[in-house]
Amino acid sequence: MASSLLYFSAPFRTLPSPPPLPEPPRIPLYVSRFPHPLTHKSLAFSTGFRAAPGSRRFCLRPKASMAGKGNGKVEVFDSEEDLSVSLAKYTADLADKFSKEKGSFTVVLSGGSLIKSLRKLVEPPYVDAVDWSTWHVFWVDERVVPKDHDDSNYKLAFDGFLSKVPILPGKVYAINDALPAEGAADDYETCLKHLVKSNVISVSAATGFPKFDLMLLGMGPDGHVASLFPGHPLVKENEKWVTFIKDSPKPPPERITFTFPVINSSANIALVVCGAGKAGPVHAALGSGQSSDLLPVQMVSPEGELVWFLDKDAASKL
Ligand SMILES: O=C(O)[C@H](O)[C@@H](O)[C@H](O)[C@H](O)COP(=O)(O)O
Repeated sequence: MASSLLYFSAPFRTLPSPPPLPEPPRIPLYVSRFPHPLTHKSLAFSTGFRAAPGSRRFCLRPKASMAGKGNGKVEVFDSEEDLSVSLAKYTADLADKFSKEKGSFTVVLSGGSLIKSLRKLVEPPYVDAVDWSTWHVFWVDERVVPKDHDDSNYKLAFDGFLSKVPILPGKVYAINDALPAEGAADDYETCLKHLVKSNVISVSAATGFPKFDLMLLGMGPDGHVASLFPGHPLVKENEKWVTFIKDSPKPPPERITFTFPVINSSANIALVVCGAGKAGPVHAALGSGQSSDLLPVQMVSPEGELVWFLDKDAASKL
């Protein structure tokens, strides 16, 4: 397992007692409902997708009877800037909740634009208010490249996030970049199994798969999440925790990735999606149409809570 742990020189400092997290600005919420495509329930928007003039976001929720597995909450923001403010508060609040409940917070990162959207978390007030000592950081997928390569999700996260906060170095679980794809996937799964045994990672009572406190997922314009691509057999993997791909349609071709059983055992998932180029798969997942061929993003259905963070361009087809 040791080979899976990456030690980096993040500045560590003793934190003063954190001030209470700030309340977000009061924003009018427009509440509606949506079905998850896996539930095949009828679409019933109660208020439509109209935001009040001047409001920065609106929110769609499933009605109480539809709440639970397969449903989620959708928040739409006027801009990626507004989205990043809300994403920081959401992440900090969950970190606070889990840290108080069990003394640790297990969070899973993606690559891509997600890291940029986390930028408010490394700014005041969160950078000082969050208790970073409880954080354990994982990757939902990683490219099989050296950690200092420009394609590395570890490097992306280190440069944009991890190097700016005092997360304990031994709690950042990067892949072993000395191994080929298959070995790196096995090694990462072994690392997760050790952390489950030592009670760092919880286990889903329902599935027996690891249950992370929070997964922060991006989505590609083709509807992929993690490195699980439309039409690829890996989307059906239901035994392994971590697997590998050597023919990723998004470069680089060699990657390792969490499987859907692990993703869907999560206590919380945030799907963070920006840009008009992603409006199609967002519509496929949240709009009224039904299709027999589900995109990977439509297969995201956690045991716990799912929250979509969309900018208005990504939500433009809803
Ligand atoms: O390593 C990766 O490629 C990612 O983890 C991948 O799943 C990413 O999250 C999406 O492709 C969205 O990326 P963008 O937000 O940059 O479009």
